[in-house]
Amino acid sequence: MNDILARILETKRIEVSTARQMRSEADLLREAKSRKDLRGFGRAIEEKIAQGKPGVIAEIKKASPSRGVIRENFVPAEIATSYAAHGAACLSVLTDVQFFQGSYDYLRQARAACTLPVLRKDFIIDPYQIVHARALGADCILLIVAALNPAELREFEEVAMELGMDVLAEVHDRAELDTALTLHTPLLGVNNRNLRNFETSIHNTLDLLPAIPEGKRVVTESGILSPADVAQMREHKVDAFLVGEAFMRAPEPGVALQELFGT
Ligand SMILES: O=C(O)c1ccccc1NCC(=O)[C@H](O)[C@H](O)COP(=O)(O)O
Repeated sequence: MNDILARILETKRIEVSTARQMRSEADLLREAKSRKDLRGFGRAIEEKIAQGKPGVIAEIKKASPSRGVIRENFVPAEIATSYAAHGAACLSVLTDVQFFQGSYDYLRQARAACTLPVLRKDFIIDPYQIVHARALGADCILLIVAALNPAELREFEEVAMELGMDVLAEVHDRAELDTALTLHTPLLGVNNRNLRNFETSIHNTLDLLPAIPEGKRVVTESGILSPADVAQMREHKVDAFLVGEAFMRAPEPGVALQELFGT
């Protein structure tokens, strides 16, 4: 297994095993349960859409495996404030250090700077990370279907929901979609990027749409770069978006959000 996703997952196993030695899951769980500050991630998206607006999950990421460093002037609190002022529904903050130059502190700083709900954007392979996500303040976690087996997906979803968090289940193809549809979460991310070879096409979302039942909130992820991309999605009743690069390359990320979505 030498594709990037496989390499990231191998790194995560080492990371989690090291973290467990530093701090027990039981201890983290006490901290996670003591927090009474959930912000309602899915609810924030639905509220925007009910107002006829797009539900935008605005991402805070410094770098990525496919693009290298995307933003040199990287101040998460400023970016979060800018997103909040220009119509974002939620934030997505990369916490992976090795491949995305993310940080736990970035999540804390971004969340403290605004009132938006926050997704911990990372590669979850162990319940320890879910408990840690809530202890950090996250309101939602990402479960990448390609990274987990069906039993793990169900178990991890339950762990998150017991802590009151929302779950964004991410798929890229039809087989993954069928697995994701066995979960309870209404939030279904369709990643337009193939995480194994980086190929990105927004048609991936459009191709999978006919197989997605009513009741799921489709979030189109990756490669949304122009108002034409947004219009195409909205014509097909895709009203929730996860966008990173298009905002991270702009001097003022919130202004870029407003320009992309006309909010
Ligand atoms: O972005 C990558 O290079 C990448 C590589 C391997 C796994 C995940 C990766 N990205 C995570 C994402 O899915 C995106 O950060 C997110 O959907 C936003 O995409 P974009 O708007 O294209 O920055």
